[in-house]
Order: sequence, then structure tokens, then C-alpha cells
Amino acid sequence: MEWCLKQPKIELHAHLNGSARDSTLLELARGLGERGVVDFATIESVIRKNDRSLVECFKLFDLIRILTTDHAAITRITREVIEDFASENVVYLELRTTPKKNEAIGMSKRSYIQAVLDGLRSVDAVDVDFIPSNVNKANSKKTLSINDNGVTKTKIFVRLLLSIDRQETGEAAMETVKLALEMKDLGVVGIDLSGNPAVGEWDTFLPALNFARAHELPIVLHCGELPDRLEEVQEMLNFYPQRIGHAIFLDDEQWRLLKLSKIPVEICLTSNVHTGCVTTIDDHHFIDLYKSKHPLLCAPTILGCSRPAFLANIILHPQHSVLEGKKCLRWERLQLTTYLQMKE
Ligand SMILES: CNc1ncnc2c1ncn2[C@@H]1O[C@H](COP(=O)(O)O)[C@@H](O)[C@H]1O
Repeated sequence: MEWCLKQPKIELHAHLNGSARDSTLLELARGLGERGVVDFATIESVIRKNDRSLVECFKLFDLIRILTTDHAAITRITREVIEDFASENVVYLELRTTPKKNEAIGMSKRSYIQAVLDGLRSVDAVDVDFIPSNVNKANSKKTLSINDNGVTKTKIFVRLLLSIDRQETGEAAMETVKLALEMKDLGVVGIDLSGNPAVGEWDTFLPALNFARAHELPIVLHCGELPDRLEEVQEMLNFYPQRIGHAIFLDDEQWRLLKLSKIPVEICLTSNVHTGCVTTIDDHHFIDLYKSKHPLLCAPTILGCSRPAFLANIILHPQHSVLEGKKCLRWERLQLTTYLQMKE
């Protein structure tokens, strides 16, 4: 575990509010409980539960949404999430989050993302680089890499993906894509489609996704999280996104197509096992993808990371490397090889 933590890692599939500290969520819930907005005891039992089915996960996300949709909470959670990833030696983090509106408190999708950016700027423990290198970094407040004691700070590169939630309308999805395009100079590098897989139709999001593509914004799709969505899986594969998340429930022909396509797959083993989508790691589809040398963006959880789900996925395939992270690539290969050898 110590060794795992020490290795430099690249995390490409982290949902901001899915990575919030339990302690922070409980504190926010307690505050809202005292003001009579929520029932603290109910929220506490949901947050403290460890293994959650996919359905329970989305119940939790609905609760988290109530707890976190204000600017100060979003800024705080962003700062803490960056600190947590950096403390586990993640050197490049792609953080995805769904821009939210809350008219009652004057929150727009833009101000939500501004609150995230404030969170990135407010990190003090490590040096956060979130402005792409082709943009004038004078605009960024965070250029120091030496702390007050003259010690060089650890650096973490952070980029943002804006998520479209499957509960949203086509217009809301389009608004998110336009916001992402406007914020390219502030470290937004792509669009994600996520949210409860039992909700929403592919056609609703297609115009926004096509618009993103027309403007060269990379797209990541959560795909195949439920067994009964094969038609949608087919449409997603036909769309040919830059990356696919999970890819659990595909039929044989779709599986063949996926492997042929070489679309990189983001996999989080613990998430899949905890949510019950995959029975055991031994039955996990990553083994087949790995053996066929498919580009995998894979979680380090096979060696037993302590955090439950939604954590650290590491890029495996060199051609998709986003920075000079060769050490990370080598480590990930080593880790997968170790796992497979242990099994044998
Ligand atoms: C288990 N697998 C998953 N499948 C699909 N969507 C997921 C997810 N895990 C998380 N999210 C999406 O990320 C949101 C939380 O972060 P943000 O509020 O965006 O920062 C959830 O509400 C859900 O929409």
C-alpha cells in the first residue's frame, strides 16, 4: 500500500462530487440539518454505508447534490479533492464535474465552474497547474512552487471535463458544451456524459455532443453500465468517442467492435465490484481487454487501494499519454503484470 501511494499516478476518471471527503459531506449535512433543510440522521446513514449498489450510488449522488450546490461548498470540495489526490501522489488529474444551476442562491452553470476554479486557485499545500501551456499563465494566480519555508512544493497538473448529466434536457446539455468551449483557456479539456444510466435518452444529448465534436472538444461517454441498454451502447460505439467509461454490459458483437475500435476504456475495478456490476475482479472484463492489448485507463485498486470507488484510474497506453508521464505508464504496466502473475 505504501509503495502504491508513492508511485506517481495519472487519474483520468474522477467525479468531483464523487470524490468529496465523507467528513466534509457529514459536516455540510450537519449544518443543513441544524437549519432544518435535511434530516441529518438519514443522510449520515447513507454516507457512512460502504458497499453501495448502482441504484444506491445514485441515491447518494442526489443527496450530495443537495449538500454541495452552493459556491462555497464547491470551492471547498475542489480544494480538498486536489489535496487528497496530490497526497496520494497523483501528478496529473482530470477532474470531471456537472455544472449545476441553483437559482435560489444565484448559481448558474458558469458560476458553478467559477467556484471550482476558485477551489483550484485556493489550494496551498501543493502547486496546482491548471492553465494549459499554450495560454498566458500570467492570468493564473498559482505560479509559485516554493512554500514559505523555501521548500519546493509538489506539483499537480489538473484539467477539467464538464459533465452532462443524463437527467438534463438537450438545451442544458448544449449550455454545458458552450461553457466548456468558452473555458478552454481555463483548463477545460473535454465533455463527459454521465449520471444515472437508467435515466435519459441518447438522442437528447446527441446535438450537444455533435456540437462539441464540431468544435474539437474531446468526448468521454459512460457506456454500458446497465445490462438492458444494448441499443444505446451501439449508438455510443457508432459515435466513436475519444474515450469510454466502464463498458461493462456489451453483447459479443459490440465487444468485438469495441476491441476493433481501440477506443480507450476507463475502468475502475473497485467501483464496478462495489456497485455489483461485476461480481469479482477475477470476472472483470479488463482482463480480456488487457490480453488483447486494448488501450485501458485502469484503476490502481487491484493492489488494494483503501478508498472505495471512483478513485484513481491510471492511463495504460503510451499513445494516450497526456504529459511526460512515462514513469506512470511503466508503473501501471508493472502493476497489471504483477496482478496477472499473482493470479497465475
Ligand atoms: C458509478 N458510476 C457512475 N456512472 C455514471 N455517472 C456517475 C458515476 N459516478 C458518478 N457519476 C456522476 O457524477 C456525479 C457526481 O459528480 P459531479 O456532481 O458531477 O461533480 C453524479 O451525480 C453522477 O452524475
